[in-house]
Amino acid sequence: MDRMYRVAVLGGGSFGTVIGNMIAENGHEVRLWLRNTARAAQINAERENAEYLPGYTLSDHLQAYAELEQAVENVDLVFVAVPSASFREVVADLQHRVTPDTVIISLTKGIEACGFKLMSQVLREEMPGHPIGVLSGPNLAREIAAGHISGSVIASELPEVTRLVHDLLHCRSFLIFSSHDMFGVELGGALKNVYAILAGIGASLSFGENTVGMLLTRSLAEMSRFAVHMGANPMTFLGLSGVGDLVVTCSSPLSRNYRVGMALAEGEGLESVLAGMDQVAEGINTLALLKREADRREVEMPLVQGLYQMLHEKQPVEAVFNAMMSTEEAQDVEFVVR
Ligand SMILES: NC(=O)C1=CN([C@@H]2O[C@H](COP(=O)(O)OP(=O)(O)OC[C@H]3O[C@@H](n4cnc5c(N)ncnc54)[C@H](O)[C@@H]3O)[C@@H](O)[C@H]2O)C=CC1
Ligand SMILES: O=C(CO)COP(=O)(O)O
Repeated sequence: MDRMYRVAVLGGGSFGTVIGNMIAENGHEVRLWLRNTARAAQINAERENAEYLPGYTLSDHLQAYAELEQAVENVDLVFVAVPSASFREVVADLQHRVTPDTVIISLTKGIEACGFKLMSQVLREEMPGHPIGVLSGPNLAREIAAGHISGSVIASELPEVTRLVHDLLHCRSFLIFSSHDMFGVELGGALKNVYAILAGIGASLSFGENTVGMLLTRSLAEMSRFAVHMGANPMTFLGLSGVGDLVVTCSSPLSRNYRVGMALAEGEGLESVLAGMDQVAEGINTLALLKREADRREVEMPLVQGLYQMLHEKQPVEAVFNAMMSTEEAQDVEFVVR
């Protein structure tokens, strides 16, 4: 790419940092915005975000800022990487600080509590008229930082947005694919977090690989069934941002959601798990919203119902998990998308 772009990344956690740095390593000017002034200064001095990605050296093209005003001044694109619970508050503050042609990309994999909205819907409401997109895929931040070959999907209704984000991020270790199905890509990224909690529970209970294979298949069918009810294209769930992300998040202790599941199966209560977390596990909030929405739409989601019983109704984890995995009458519907 000949032109150097100015890019702001909002949210100095693990994912914002690694995505910002990938863009910076491609030669663009990146401003990473975080709220803590001392941490911003430390990142700039040490070229490392020691709190979230220790040992990962940051490009000289990336600078951290604690003032939003400075971070977004004259930028061409803004990537938003804050938890879904803070997303609207952050973009609402952004609206009057950037020009209407500034491209806004969501990296957040979650759902807004009020109205079951995806982040692209929040962007449409808070940043009307802006070109928008979402980036989602099997993207454990630490693995990208370690240089493991990874892929992600940039989805937007605007081909110029997918092309631009592809060119900003694509490199030999981080392959960027395009999609026009923003809703499906985003929904897959949010829903898989719930099933990662279940997979973590299964791992902690030492389930065999046969069980894991069945759990993943049922998870994919259940997610897709819900997606159809939401008007999404279930075929998107067979791609990198759907099954690809489901597989990685349901297999790796690097996933926070998976680790939440492991802790729950080891007997820790939800309150204690939440109190001990210094990073977001979106699946916990998404579960409650998904259960409510599935009930409202009358979508069969036995895995979501079972996990809800474990987390919110204090039902015994192992007993519910066993019952959920071996209920015969459920099998007729489990693998069917309709
Ligand atoms: N870490 C990963 O491997 C991936 C994460 N994601 C998604 O990206 C989003 C962010 O994830 P991470 O960076 O991993 O989370 P994180 O927990 O590491 O960092 C979130 C950052 O946002 C900041 N933040 C929270 N509320 C804020 C507010 N109101 N204003 C400004 N900053 C605020 C926190 O202080 C923290 O620095 C999540 O939705 C996650 O699901 C997506 C792909 C991969
Ligand atoms: O989305 C992710 C991997 O694609 C990260 O998952 P966790 O939020 O569970 O760490």
